[in-house]
Amino acid sequence: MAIQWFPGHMNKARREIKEVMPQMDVIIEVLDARVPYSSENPMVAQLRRDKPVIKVFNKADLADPLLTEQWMAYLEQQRGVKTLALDTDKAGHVHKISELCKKLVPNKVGNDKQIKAMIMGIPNVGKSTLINTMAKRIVAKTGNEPAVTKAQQRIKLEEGIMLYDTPGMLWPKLENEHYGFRLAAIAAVRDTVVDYSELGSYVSEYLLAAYPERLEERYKLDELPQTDWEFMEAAGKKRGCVRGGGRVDLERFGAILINELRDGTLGGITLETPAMMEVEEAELQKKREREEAAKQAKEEEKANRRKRR
Ligand SMILES: Nc1nc2c(ncn2[C@@H]2O[C@H](COP(=O)(O)OP(=O)(O)OP(=O)(O)O)[C@@H](O)[C@H]2O)c(=O)[nH]1
Repeated sequence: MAIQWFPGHMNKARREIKEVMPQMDVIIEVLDARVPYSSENPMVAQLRRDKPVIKVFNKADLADPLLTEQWMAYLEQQRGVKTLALDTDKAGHVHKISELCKKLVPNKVGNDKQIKAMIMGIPNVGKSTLINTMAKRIVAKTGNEPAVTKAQQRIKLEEGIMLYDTPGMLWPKLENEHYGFRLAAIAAVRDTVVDYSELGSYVSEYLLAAYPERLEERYKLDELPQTDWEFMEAAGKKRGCVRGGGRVDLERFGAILINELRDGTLGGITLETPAMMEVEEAELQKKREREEAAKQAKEEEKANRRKRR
């Protein structure tokens, strides 16, 4: 599933972040715990360089706790990366972010000193909710539609920390169609572009392999079908998503499945694992190399033609 993002907006955000980044002491990157890899912004790693980053696993209440632990350990192997799992509705948890900031930049703690922390995250990961909880007041608009955050803000926290909201809007990973499907599954892209039968089948395939017992239990199936489409047919029938002629309305069942995934009815689910990510990254790397080789061959061909003339 392709996600659209305007190159002009991306360049503007990159420029603005590049400009303010040198003044920052620490980066707080908010991720969605259900897709900790797909919900990263690819530019954060490039622009932060050696600056410490706290990767916040937000919406951890909707994720699989075992995989959250696995992901946190995996990401902490990277230089300068610390992780925290949060359910931002619990104000107590949020305090841990400030404590970690102070630990990471101890030279900026005490007296009149102040830690400058930039908070970053793709739309709808819960950035505004987090900012409001940290500030203990409403400073950012929240909502379950992506792209509510618009203007940049600076928020003074009690704990000697100045929080900077990201200028501009950050895009998610766009290079691989898997990222698109997973981001759509957690509603990080606008609902209007979603084909629920296609998305439902993508998610079913993963759930059949990773959480078969949850599907069996939720959709009351005596025997779990082998393939995604067979599962959608069987579960759709059980749910009464049947059209004239007895045909299952896959779009309707797809929407039911995705909504039950999104609101936690299916239990804590994480849609990607570090092992999956390594395979996908290796595939992407090969694709990039193929594209680069094709580009070079084209340029050589062009140069040869010029020489021959
Ligand atoms: N279950 C759960 N929902 C959360 C959590 N944090 C935020 N949400 C919900 O996620 C939705 C998006 O939250 P926002 O804070 O508006 O997200 P944002 O990243 O600021 O979004 P933009 O303004 O689009 O950048 C809202 O419906 C929140 O109530 C959490 O920890 N758990």
